[in-house]
Amino acid sequence: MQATYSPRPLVGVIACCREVEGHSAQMVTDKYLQALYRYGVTPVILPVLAVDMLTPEQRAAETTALLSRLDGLMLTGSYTNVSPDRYSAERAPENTRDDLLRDEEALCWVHEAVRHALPLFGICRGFQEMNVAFGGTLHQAVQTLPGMLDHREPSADNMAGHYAPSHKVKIRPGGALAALYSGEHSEVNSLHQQGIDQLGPGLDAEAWAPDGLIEAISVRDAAAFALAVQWHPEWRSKDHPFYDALFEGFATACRQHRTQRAAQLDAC
Ligand SMILES: N[C@@H](CCC(=O)NCCCC(=O)O)C(=O)O
Repeated sequence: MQATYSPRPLVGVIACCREVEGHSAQMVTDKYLQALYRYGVTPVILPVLAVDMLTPEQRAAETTALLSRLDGLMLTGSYTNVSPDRYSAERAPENTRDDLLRDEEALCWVHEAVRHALPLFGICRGFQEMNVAFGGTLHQAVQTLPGMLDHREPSADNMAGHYAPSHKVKIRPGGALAALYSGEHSEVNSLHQQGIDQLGPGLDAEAWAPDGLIEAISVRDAAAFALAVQWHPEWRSKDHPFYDALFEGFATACRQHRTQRAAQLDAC
């Protein structure tokens, strides 16, 4: 009996602009790609391109055409920060690394993904991008604020140490995160110095750190999975039930989207 072939969902993963051996490059660190593949979806790296040559209308059309070929979108972490210009703030001295092309694309893709009910998963910088896209603002150096924890990665001589559990988060009962994971709290890793100041209108807070910093958000009334977290669930996700539940939820949403997309293609 011939096996029925069900193509794996395609998930776009935003790239970061970096310099590699003197050349400008666009990259995604491997742990995001491998994590997605482990959950049964195929990642495709999405470069952030020279968008200034397009009119806003052309950009919206290009974005719609791009996202219509996908079953999910992941906005990854990055050592760079969303430009404070994007939320009308003065630059803090600790804020030294930008990726303006990524800002331009990510903030547009967030709205288009939500508008087209494309499953959307933001991680760390991606979490911050979703908040700014919805009109929210960021603290640029949380560790300098009175009463706040230092959320930067713990000093360690290996990556496992940097990505080790760092603090608890409290999960909002009855929220989108609680729908994926039954625990009221969980330990998470922490590798960031920026964080949400004002939550964007239309977003719900889904988890908090012990100092009150928002650590997870969802898009209220989203027609598909639209969650973002400040920590890194892609790090050894199968070893952490909370991280695992997040990726399972996202992958399930991408599979559902793939099925709907296939049905639409068959109907053409
Ligand atoms: N630059 C922002 C976001 C921090 C972040 O995404 N860190 C992870 C970088 C490496 C990785 O992708 O795991 C901030 O400092 O808040």
